Amino acid sequence: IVLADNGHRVTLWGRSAETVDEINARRTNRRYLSDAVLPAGVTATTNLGAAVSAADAVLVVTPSHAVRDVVRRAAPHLRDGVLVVHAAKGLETDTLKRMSEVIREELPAPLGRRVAVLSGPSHAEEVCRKSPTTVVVAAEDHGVAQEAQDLFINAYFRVYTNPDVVGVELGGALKNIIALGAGLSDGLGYGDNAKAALITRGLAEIGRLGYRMGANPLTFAGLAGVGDLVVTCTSRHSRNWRAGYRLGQGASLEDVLAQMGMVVEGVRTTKAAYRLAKRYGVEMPITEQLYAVLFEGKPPKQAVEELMGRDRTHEWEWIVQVRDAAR
Ligand SMILES: NC(=O)c1ccc[n+]([C@@H]2O[C@H](COP(=O)([O-])OP(=O)(O)OC[C@H]3O[C@@H](n4cnc5c(N)ncnc54)[C@H](O)[C@@H]3O)[C@@H](O)[C@H]2O)c1
Ligand SMILES: O=P(O)(O)OC[C@H](O)CO
Repeated sequence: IVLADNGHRVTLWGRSAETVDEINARRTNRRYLSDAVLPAGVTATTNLGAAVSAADAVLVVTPSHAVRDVVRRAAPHLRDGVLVVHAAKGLETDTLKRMSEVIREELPAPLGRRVAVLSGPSHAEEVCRKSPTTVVVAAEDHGVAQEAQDLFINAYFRVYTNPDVVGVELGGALKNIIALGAGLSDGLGYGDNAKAALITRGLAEIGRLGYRMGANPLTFAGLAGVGDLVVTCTSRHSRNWRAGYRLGQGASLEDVLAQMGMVVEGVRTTKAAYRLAKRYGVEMPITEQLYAVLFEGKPPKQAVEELMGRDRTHEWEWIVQVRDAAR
């Protein structure tokens, strides 16, 4: 919708012939975005090659677990010099790679330099209503980030650039873990104090892991960090928050995922972040407790008690770590 509003011709690729027909005939996609009416500049096809072969830019927006497969299948059809922007907020569970790493591995080498990530607080339900939204695009090459900025920016969709691909991707992926935790806390009946604690201490552990993985800690104070963390932990639109809420009310993970019918990125990302924390020797207490709740059957209340009963520590411990390492 944003791209079509900016005067671009947009071709959506989808797997479901039924959804593609609905988009072309009625200009709606009721299953995924019930309130939206798609502009005339948007058409849909089930033919991936036809969707991408004439494109100047390709936006990769499948759930993260599908990104490698879809990019691999699209790659032979891409034009030289195409711009590839992704907006998937997750990590590859088997390899623990970020999405731009996965995409680069699947593209012909020269296109690897033309990959950008778009992230930030941007629930689709609000963007399609043209509610003011701010996001960030990151690419190693500033010119590439500016090209992506030019494509998307408009009066209701403000786009910043940032050279920190690692930080922007990790911020977008890791906030979903904390949003699951915030939903869980609400589902247990805890209040706003608990949620503020999760957001703040969640940001601390995102920053700690992110820094060890090469991110600029300042990125986590930006849209892809605290911005997306706040919106995902507090918005009823969030699938991660909603999944956590139902878990907190006693539903099983299996039932929650079956009923959601859309991706809950935080579940797989919890697994990936748990392993990354071990690999990098970083403390991530909220992620560790959520891992135990999701995959080891720990009762959510016990997880909260254990978080509250941790050894005393200094609030700025992670910032001190960053400062010392920079000296
Ligand atoms: N929904 C949002 O507001 C929003 C905002 C910013 C970023 N994101 C990110 O974008 C990504 C997609 O999110 P979404 O909300 O569109 O998810 P979704 O669950 O609504 O699914 C998006 C589409 O992906 C398709 N899909 C699912 N598995 C696939 C596969 N294996 N191969 C090909 N297609 C597949 C689905 O059929 C659907 O059409 C996620 O990483 C999410 O974090 C979402
Ligand atoms: O619905 P969620 O929880 O996947 O969040 C969607 C976006 O990431 C919000 O910026």
